[in-house]
Amino acid sequence: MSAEIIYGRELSNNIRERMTDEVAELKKLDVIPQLTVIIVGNDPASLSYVRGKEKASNSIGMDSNLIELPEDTNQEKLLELIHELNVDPSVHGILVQLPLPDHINEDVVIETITPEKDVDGFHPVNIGRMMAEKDTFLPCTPLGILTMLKEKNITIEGKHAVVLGRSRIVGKPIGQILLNENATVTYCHSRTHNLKEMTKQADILIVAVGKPGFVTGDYVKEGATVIDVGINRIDDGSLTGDVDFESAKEHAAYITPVPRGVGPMTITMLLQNTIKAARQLNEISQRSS
Ligand SMILES: Nc1nc2c(c(=O)[nH]1)N[C@@H](CN(C=O)c1ccc(C(=O)N[C@@H](CCC(=O)O)C(=O)O)cc1)CN2
Repeated sequence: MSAEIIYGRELSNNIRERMTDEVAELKKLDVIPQLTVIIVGNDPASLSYVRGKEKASNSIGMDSNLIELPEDTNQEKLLELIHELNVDPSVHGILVQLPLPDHINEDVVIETITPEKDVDGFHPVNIGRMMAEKDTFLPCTPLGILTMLKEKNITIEGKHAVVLGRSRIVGKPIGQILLNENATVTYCHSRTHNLKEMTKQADILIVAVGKPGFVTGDYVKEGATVIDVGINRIDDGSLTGDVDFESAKEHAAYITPVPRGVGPMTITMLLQNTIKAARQLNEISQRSS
Protein backbone atom coordinates (compact mmCIF):
# COMPACT_ATOMS: atom_id res chain seq x y z
CA MET A 1 0.00 0.00 0.00
CA SER A 2 1.15 3.55 -0.63
CA ALA A 3 -0.80 6.26 1.11
CA GLU A 4 -2.74 9.18 -0.33
CA ILE A 5 -0.90 12.35 0.68
CA ILE A 6 -3.05 15.07 2.25
CA TYR A 7 -1.65 18.47 1.31
CA GLY A 8 -2.79 21.13 3.78
CA ARG A 9 -1.64 23.85 1.44
CA GLU A 10 -4.09 22.82 -1.29
CA LEU A 11 -6.99 22.47 1.15
CA SER A 12 -6.02 25.83 2.63
CA ASN A 13 -6.18 27.54 -0.73
CA ASN A 14 -9.75 26.30 -1.27
CA ILE A 15 -10.85 27.37 2.21
CA ARG A 16 -9.18 30.78 1.80
CA GLU A 17 -11.12 31.35 -1.44
CA ARG A 18 -14.38 30.78 0.46
CA MET A 19 -13.22 33.09 3.26
CA THR A 20 -12.37 35.85 0.76
CA ASP A 21 -16.05 35.88 -0.29
CA GLU A 22 -17.16 35.88 3.33
CA VAL A 23 -14.94 38.86 4.18
CA ALA A 24 -16.29 40.74 1.13
CA GLU A 25 -19.85 40.10 2.40
CA LEU A 26 -18.94 41.38 5.87
CA LYS A 27 -17.42 44.51 4.36
CA LYS A 28 -20.83 45.29 2.84
CA LEU A 29 -22.08 45.37 6.46
CA ASP A 30 -19.19 47.71 7.39
CA VAL A 31 -17.35 44.99 9.29
CA ILE A 32 -13.71 44.33 8.40
CA PRO A 33 -12.35 41.41 10.45
CA GLN A 34 -9.15 42.57 12.15
CA LEU A 35 -6.43 40.40 13.65
CA THR A 36 -3.78 41.87 15.95
CA VAL A 37 -0.68 39.75 16.45
CA ILE A 38 1.90 40.54 19.13
CA ILE A 39 5.43 39.17 19.04
CA VAL A 40 8.01 39.70 21.75
CA GLY A 41 11.64 39.27 20.67
CA ASN A 42 13.38 38.28 17.45
CA ASP A 43 13.11 34.50 17.15
CA PRO A 44 13.46 33.96 13.37
CA ALA A 45 10.87 31.15 13.12
CA SER A 46 8.32 33.10 15.18
CA LEU A 47 8.93 36.23 13.10
CA SER A 48 8.35 34.24 9.94
CA TYR A 49 5.07 32.80 11.34
CA VAL A 50 3.70 36.19 12.41
CA ARG A 51 4.57 37.74 9.07
CA GLY A 52 2.82 34.78 7.43
CA LYS A 53 -0.27 35.54 9.53
CA GLU A 54 -0.24 39.18 8.48
CA LYS A 55 0.18 38.33 4.81
CA ALA A 56 -2.54 35.66 4.92
CA SER A 57 -4.97 38.05 6.65
CA ASN A 58 -4.45 40.70 4.00
CA SER A 59 -4.67 38.18 1.15
CA ILE A 60 -8.31 37.46 2.01
CA GLY A 61 -9.20 41.14 2.54
CA MET A 62 -8.95 41.21 6.35
CA ASP A 63 -7.15 43.92 8.30
CA SER A 64 -4.14 43.03 10.37
CA ASN A 65 -1.84 44.72 12.83
CA LEU A 66 1.53 43.22 13.72
CA ILE A 67 3.00 44.60 16.94
CA GLU A 68 6.69 43.78 17.34
CA LEU A 69 8.00 44.31 20.87
CA PRO A 70 11.64 44.07 21.98
CA GLU A 71 12.89 40.95 23.81
CA ASP A 72 13.25 42.90 27.11
CA THR A 73 9.60 44.06 27.16
CA ASN A 74 8.30 43.58 30.68
CA GLN A 75 5.16 41.58 31.45
CA GLU A 76 3.31 44.60 32.83
CA LYS A 77 3.72 46.50 29.56
CA LEU A 78 2.50 43.52 27.54
CA LEU A 79 -0.57 43.09 29.78
CA GLU A 80 -1.35 46.81 29.50
CA LEU A 81 -1.30 46.52 25.71
CA ILE A 82 -3.62 43.49 25.80
CA HIS A 83 -6.06 45.36 28.06
CA GLU A 84 -6.19 48.19 25.49
CA LEU A 85 -6.79 45.75 22.61
CA ASN A 86 -9.50 43.93 24.60
CA VAL A 87 -11.66 47.08 24.58
CA ASP A 88 -10.76 48.37 21.11
CA PRO A 89 -13.87 47.77 18.94
CA SER A 90 -11.84 47.68 15.70
CA VAL A 91 -9.90 44.60 16.95
CA HIS A 92 -11.65 41.23 16.64
CA GLY A 93 -8.81 38.78 17.21
CA ILE A 94 -5.79 39.04 19.53
CA LEU A 95 -2.91 36.58 19.31
CA VAL A 96 0.35 36.57 21.25
CA GLN A 97 2.95 34.50 19.44
CA LEU A 98 4.43 31.67 21.52
CA PRO A 99 6.92 30.92 22.92
CA LEU A 100 7.41 34.08 24.96
CA PRO A 101 10.74 35.04 26.56
CA ASP A 102 11.36 33.30 29.91
CA HIS A 103 10.71 36.40 32.05
CA ILE A 104 7.08 36.54 30.87
CA ASN A 105 4.46 34.17 32.28
CA GLU A 106 2.58 32.66 29.32
CA ASP A 107 -0.43 31.63 31.41
CA VAL A 108 -0.96 35.14 32.74
CA VAL A 109 -0.70 36.58 29.23
CA ILE A 110 -3.16 34.08 27.74
CA GLU A 111 -5.63 34.63 30.59
CA THR A 112 -5.49 38.40 30.04
CA ILE A 113 -6.82 38.14 26.48
CA THR A 114 -10.59 38.43 26.58
CA PRO A 115 -12.09 35.02 25.64
CA GLU A 116 -14.25 36.72 22.96
CA LYS A 117 -11.09 37.76 21.06
CA ASP A 118 -8.96 34.68 21.89
CA VAL A 119 -8.71 33.42 18.32
CA ASP A 120 -5.92 31.01 19.35
CA GLY A 121 -8.43 29.19 21.59
CA PHE A 122 -5.90 28.97 24.44
CA HIS A 123 -7.85 30.82 27.16
CA PRO A 124 -9.07 28.47 29.95
CA VAL A 125 -12.65 29.65 29.34
CA ASN A 126 -12.43 28.53 25.70
CA ILE A 127 -10.70 25.26 26.65
CA GLY A 128 -13.53 24.64 29.13
CA ARG A 129 -16.12 25.38 26.45
CA MET A 130 -14.37 22.91 24.13
CA MET A 131 -14.50 20.22 26.84
CA ALA A 132 -18.17 20.98 27.47
CA GLU A 133 -18.80 20.68 23.69
CA LYS A 134 -20.04 24.30 23.49
CA ASP A 135 -19.41 26.57 20.53
CA THR A 136 -15.97 28.16 20.99
CA PHE A 137 -12.68 29.04 19.32
CA LEU A 138 -10.87 25.74 18.83
CA PRO A 139 -7.04 25.97 18.83
CA CYS A 140 -5.84 26.46 15.25
CA THR A 141 -3.58 23.44 14.67
CA PRO A 142 -6.08 20.89 16.08
CA LEU A 143 -8.92 22.61 14.20
CA GLY A 144 -6.80 22.35 11.05
CA ILE A 145 -6.37 18.61 11.62
CA LEU A 146 -10.12 18.13 12.15
CA THR A 147 -10.82 20.12 8.99
CA MET A 148 -8.37 17.99 6.99
CA LEU A 149 -10.00 14.76 8.19
CA LYS A 150 -13.48 16.06 7.37
CA GLU A 151 -12.52 17.46 3.96
CA LYS A 152 -11.09 14.02 3.08
CA ASN A 153 -14.23 12.25 4.42
CA ILE A 154 -12.13 10.21 6.84
CA THR A 155 -14.46 8.60 9.39
CA ILE A 156 -13.73 9.67 12.97
CA GLU A 157 -16.75 8.27 14.83
CA GLY A 158 -16.01 4.89 16.41
CA LYS A 159 -12.38 4.94 15.27
CA HIS A 160 -9.40 4.56 17.57
CA ALA A 161 -7.36 7.76 17.60
CA VAL A 162 -3.95 7.59 19.24
CA VAL A 163 -2.34 10.94 20.08
CA LEU A 164 1.43 11.02 20.62
CA GLY A 165 2.23 14.10 22.68
CA ARG A 166 0.31 16.04 25.32
CA SER A 167 1.16 19.69 24.67
CA ARG A 168 -1.44 22.35 25.41
CA ILE A 169 -1.30 23.69 21.84
CA VAL A 170 -1.75 20.39 19.99
CA GLY A 171 -1.80 17.05 21.85
CA LYS A 172 -4.36 17.68 24.58
CA PRO A 173 -6.87 19.62 22.46
CA ILE A 174 -6.78 17.33 19.41
CA GLY A 175 -7.56 14.35 21.67
CA GLN A 176 -10.54 16.20 23.17
CA ILE A 177 -11.76 17.34 19.75
CA LEU A 178 -11.64 13.79 18.36
CA LEU A 179 -13.41 12.53 21.49
CA ASN A 180 -16.13 15.14 20.87
CA GLU A 181 -16.41 13.61 17.38
CA ASN A 182 -17.01 10.19 19.01
CA ALA A 183 -13.58 8.65 18.45
CA THR A 184 -12.04 6.40 21.09
CA VAL A 185 -8.96 8.32 22.16
CA THR A 186 -5.67 7.14 23.68
CA TYR A 187 -3.02 9.66 24.73
CA CYS A 188 0.61 8.53 24.67
CA HIS A 189 3.62 10.48 25.95
CA SER A 190 7.23 10.12 27.07
CA ARG A 191 6.28 7.87 30.02
CA THR A 192 4.03 5.52 28.03
CA HIS A 193 5.12 1.88 28.08
CA ASN A 194 5.04 -0.29 24.94
CA LEU A 195 4.49 2.69 22.66
CA LYS A 196 4.57 0.68 19.45
CA GLU A 197 1.81 -1.61 20.72
CA MET A 198 -0.33 1.48 21.24
CA THR A 199 0.35 3.18 17.92
CA LYS A 200 -0.22 -0.09 16.02
CA GLN A 201 -3.84 0.05 17.23
CA ALA A 202 -4.46 3.51 15.80
CA ASP A 203 -6.91 4.07 12.97
CA ILE A 204 -5.95 7.74 13.26
CA LEU A 205 -2.43 8.45 14.51
CA ILE A 206 -1.60 12.03 15.49
CA VAL A 207 2.10 12.62 16.07
CA ALA A 208 3.24 15.75 17.93
CA VAL A 209 6.39 14.82 19.83
CA GLY A 210 8.99 17.21 18.41
CA LYS A 211 11.45 14.44 17.44
CA PRO A 212 12.44 14.20 13.78
CA GLY A 213 11.49 10.90 12.14
CA PHE A 214 10.40 9.36 15.47
CA VAL A 215 7.51 7.33 14.08
CA THR A 216 8.66 4.80 11.50
CA GLY A 217 6.57 2.48 9.33
CA ASP A 218 6.61 -0.30 11.93
CA TYR A 219 4.58 1.94 14.32
CA VAL A 220 1.75 2.26 11.79
CA LYS A 221 -1.26 -0.03 11.38
CA GLU A 222 -2.13 -0.99 7.79
CA GLY A 223 -4.67 1.48 6.41
CA ALA A 224 -4.25 4.07 9.18
CA THR A 225 -4.43 7.84 8.76
CA VAL A 226 -1.18 9.42 9.92
CA ILE A 227 -1.13 13.12 10.81
CA ASP A 228 2.34 14.57 11.35
CA VAL A 229 2.36 17.75 13.42
CA GLY A 230 6.15 17.92 13.88
CA ILE A 231 8.10 20.89 12.53
CA ASN A 232 11.80 20.16 13.03
CA ARG A 233 14.57 22.18 11.42
CA ILE A 234 17.46 19.76 10.84
CA ASP A 235 21.19 20.35 10.35
CA ASP A 236 21.03 20.86 6.58
CA GLY A 237 18.46 23.64 7.16
CA SER A 238 15.51 21.68 5.78
CA LEU A 239 12.25 21.03 7.59
CA THR A 240 11.14 17.55 8.60
CA GLY A 241 8.29 16.03 10.58
CA ASP A 242 8.05 13.63 13.52
CA VAL A 243 7.12 10.80 11.13
CA ASP A 244 9.53 8.99 8.85
CA PHE A 245 7.41 9.74 5.81
CA GLU A 246 8.94 7.21 3.39
CA SER A 247 8.46 4.15 5.61
CA ALA A 248 5.12 5.26 7.15
CA LYS A 249 3.48 5.90 3.78
CA GLU A 250 3.92 2.23 2.86
CA HIS A 251 1.49 1.26 5.66
CA ALA A 252 -0.88 4.22 5.91
CA ALA A 253 -3.94 4.91 3.76
CA TYR A 254 -3.60 8.69 4.29
CA ILE A 255 -0.61 10.67 5.47
CA THR A 256 0.31 14.37 5.83
CA PRO A 257 3.74 15.58 4.70
CA VAL A 258 6.02 18.12 6.36
CA PRO A 259 6.23 20.80 5.07
CA ARG A 260 2.91 21.57 3.26
CA GLY A 261 0.77 19.38 5.52
CA VAL A 262 -0.73 20.50 8.81
CA GLY A 263 1.35 23.73 9.07
CA PRO A 264 -0.49 25.80 6.43
CA MET A 265 -3.87 24.78 7.92
CA THR A 266 -2.89 26.43 11.23
CA ILE A 267 -2.85 29.92 9.72
CA THR A 268 -6.00 29.28 7.68
CA MET A 269 -7.89 28.26 10.83
CA LEU A 270 -6.65 31.41 12.55
CA LEU A 271 -8.28 33.47 9.79
CA GLN A 272 -11.46 31.40 10.18
CA ASN A 273 -11.52 32.04 13.95
CA THR A 274 -10.97 35.78 13.42
CA ILE A 275 -13.89 36.01 10.99
CA LYS A 276 -16.00 34.11 13.52
CA ALA A 277 -14.96 36.57 16.27
CA ALA A 278 -15.81 39.54 14.04
CA ARG A 279 -19.27 38.10 13.39
CA GLN A 280 -19.90 37.37 17.08
CA LEU A 281 -18.69 40.77 18.27
CA ASN A 282 -20.96 42.44 15.72
CA GLU A 283 -23.86 40.05 16.38
CA ILE A 284 -23.94 38.76 12.80
CA SER A 285 -25.00 35.12 12.58
CA GLN A 286 -22.41 32.56 11.44
CA ARG A 287 -22.42 31.30 7.87
CA SER A 288 -23.60 27.71 7.59
CA SER A 289 -20.70 26.54 5.40
N1 LIG B 1 0.14 31.93 19.56
C1 LIG B 1 0.54 30.85 18.88
N2 LIG B 1 1.85 30.52 18.87
C2 LIG B 1 2.25 29.40 18.18
C3 LIG B 1 1.32 28.63 17.44
C4 LIG B 1 -0.04 29.00 17.48
O1 LIG B 1 -0.94 28.33 16.89
N3 LIG B 1 -0.39 30.11 18.20
N4 LIG B 1 1.75 27.55 16.65
C5 LIG B 1 3.16 27.38 16.37
C6 LIG B 1 3.73 28.12 15.20
N5 LIG B 1 2.82 28.44 14.08
C7 LIG B 1 1.93 29.42 14.24
O2 LIG B 1 2.03 30.29 15.05
C8 LIG B 1 2.98 27.84 12.79
C9 LIG B 1 3.90 26.86 12.55
C10 LIG B 1 4.09 26.36 11.24
C11 LIG B 1 3.36 26.85 10.18
C12 LIG B 1 3.58 26.40 8.76
O3 LIG B 1 2.85 26.78 7.89
N6 LIG B 1 4.62 25.62 8.49
C13 LIG B 1 5.00 25.29 7.15
C14 LIG B 1 6.50 25.42 7.00
C15 LIG B 1 6.99 26.79 7.27
C16 LIG B 1 8.51 26.89 7.23
O4 LIG B 1 9.09 26.67 6.16
O5 LIG B 1 9.09 27.21 8.29
C17 LIG B 1 4.61 23.86 6.82
O6 LIG B 1 4.51 23.03 7.74
O7 LIG B 1 4.44 23.60 5.63
C18 LIG B 1 2.42 27.81 10.43
C19 LIG B 1 2.24 28.31 11.71
C20 LIG B 1 3.98 27.80 17.60
N7 LIG B 1 3.56 29.05 18.14
